[in-house]
Amino acid sequence: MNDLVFIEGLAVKAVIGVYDWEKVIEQELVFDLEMEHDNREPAQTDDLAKTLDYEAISNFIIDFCAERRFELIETLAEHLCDELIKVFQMNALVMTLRKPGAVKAASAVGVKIARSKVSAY
Ligand SMILES: Nc1nc2c(c(=O)[nH]1)N=C([C@H](O)[C@@H](O)CO)CN2
Repeated sequence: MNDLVFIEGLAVKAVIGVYDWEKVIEQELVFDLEMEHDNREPAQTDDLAKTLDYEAISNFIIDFCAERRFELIETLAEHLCDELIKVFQMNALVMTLRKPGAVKAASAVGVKIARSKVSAY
């Protein structure tokens, strides 16, 4: 089993959705990420620079969602994974993206994707 760095329940505001009324409001999205990383080197050196910095990655996601506009959460997830792999030199990650307010009868709906360096476009 490979080591991970994870982020759970990152709640972010975004303008997202296919309908006209969704293009003029902010809605909540919630991210879970599991990012493959060999944690032995940061553990041996006690050096933040050798980690996948979960604080920097969380801030990147918050800024990305504030700046970019998409209709589908699938599109947002795909573009965001692509950027994260490039910017933070990740080998692989699994992203769960929930849109909690989208379906009243459901506590959340969303998508889950797994991407790696080779599958990023
Ligand atoms: N698989 C998806 N289905 C739906 C999406 C989506 O992004 N992916 N989006 C919508 C609407 O924007 C909806 O969230 C409005 O409540 C519908 N289905």
